[in-house]
Amino acid sequence: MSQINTRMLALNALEDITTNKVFSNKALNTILKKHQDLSKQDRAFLTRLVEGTLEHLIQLDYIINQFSKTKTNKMKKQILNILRISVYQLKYMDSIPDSAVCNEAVKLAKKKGFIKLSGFVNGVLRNIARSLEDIEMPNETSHPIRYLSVMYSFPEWIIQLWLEQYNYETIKTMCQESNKTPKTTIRCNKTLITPDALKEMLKDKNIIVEEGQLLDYAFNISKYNYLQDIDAFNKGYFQIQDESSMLVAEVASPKETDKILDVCAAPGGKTTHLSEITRQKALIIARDISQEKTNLIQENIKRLNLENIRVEVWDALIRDEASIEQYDVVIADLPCSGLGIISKKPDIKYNVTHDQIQSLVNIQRNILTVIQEYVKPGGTLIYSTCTINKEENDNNLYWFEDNFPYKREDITPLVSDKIKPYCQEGYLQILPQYFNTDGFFISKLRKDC
Ligand SMILES: C[S@@+](CC[C@H](N)C(=O)[O-])C[C@H]1O[C@@H](n2cnc3c(N)ncnc32)[C@H](O)[C@@H]1O
Repeated sequence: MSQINTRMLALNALEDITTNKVFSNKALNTILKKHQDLSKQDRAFLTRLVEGTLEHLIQLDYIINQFSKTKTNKMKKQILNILRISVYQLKYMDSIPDSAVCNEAVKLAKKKGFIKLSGFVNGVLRNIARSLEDIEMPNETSHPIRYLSVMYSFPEWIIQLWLEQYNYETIKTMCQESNKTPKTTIRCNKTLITPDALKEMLKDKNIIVEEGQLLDYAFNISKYNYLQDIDAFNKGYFQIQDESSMLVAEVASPKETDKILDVCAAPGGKTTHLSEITRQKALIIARDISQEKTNLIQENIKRLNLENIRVEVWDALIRDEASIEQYDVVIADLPCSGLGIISKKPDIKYNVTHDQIQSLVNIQRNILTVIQEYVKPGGTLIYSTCTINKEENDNNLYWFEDNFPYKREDITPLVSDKIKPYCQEGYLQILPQYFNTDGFFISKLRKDC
């Protein structure tokens, strides 16, 4: 496969993401699945080109606007995306000669039917290539919000929202961290294999394996082809899961005799972890809103060879009479804005709106109102999200405490020394920069007896 085709595939993926609002991981996976003949190198190039362009979209548009009389908001979408992937290569992919980037962009424009605009594409890109080092970015002191927005490609409203919640330096580091290439973290399924044996098995297949930051059964893996090509994956020896997300089951610390309900469980990361932690002794009910979603849980349960989980389609907003005060532990890992996982899903930062966040807060509160009834007196409720937005996290926790008969539980004894400094009373907010993981919020509440 030649580079021009790989770039064309990248362009198609970007169009799907930016115009048709397909999730970036879905758009990329669809293309990669369709083109299984791509070499490992081409796949890596395609993936980086799409993800990198997305990570830096606002900055790339800012640069293009300095050199084009037609501003990006007036450009034909396909031409704009050709310019974006090309400026990304000029600025961030040092190994590709500038002339190759410009030539390939011209070919792309022609292939897409824009023969007349290919000269425009060529002119803009050659000007950018010549002046890249001299482009003036917004001034950090006089325009700090604009500066962060352009430097790290975050919409200004998100920076503004965070400034109400965190200090400037924290936000700056968070933005930097969110733009880093994400790691693939795995959780060893200790019911089937020891972490050491898994590590050796993966290394034998020339996969690079690094120890996790927080848990001795977590590893970061790289230099593998497809996940489905890894024998250890097919045998259920590990599950892909970020380490901060693994802390949910650690903080829940269920007993083997517990009855556990996971109300928003798909694709089953935490459900299956809870099953492993309780050595398949606890009774676990895993629910999600649709059959399509619960099928994902089933797939993981089957692959990981776990037997103590019952899966049900159930809308968490609907009160289930039969579940009232039935569970020792209820896990509410609720839908959220996802601002903690931007390094994995960069499109989130462009697609989420403040109105959506407000309606998510309402959904989170409505679900919590229903499912808190399912906890037995003296039992525990875990509320978690993969966001770093306090409206959905701390504020929801305070609201919950004010309205329901629960008290926050000290989680410090349940986490390692590294994490303890970040524990507040009854909750933990992990920012991406703390441990190079996703941003995650985990709280633990005990129901009054
Ligand atoms: C953050 S994800 C859960 C991730 C999961 N706990 C894991 O560890 O793999 C949120 C889930 O909530 C589900 N969801 C959203 N609204 C729901 C509802 N009203 N009832 C049940 N599930 C819902 C979504 O389908 C999604 O799978």
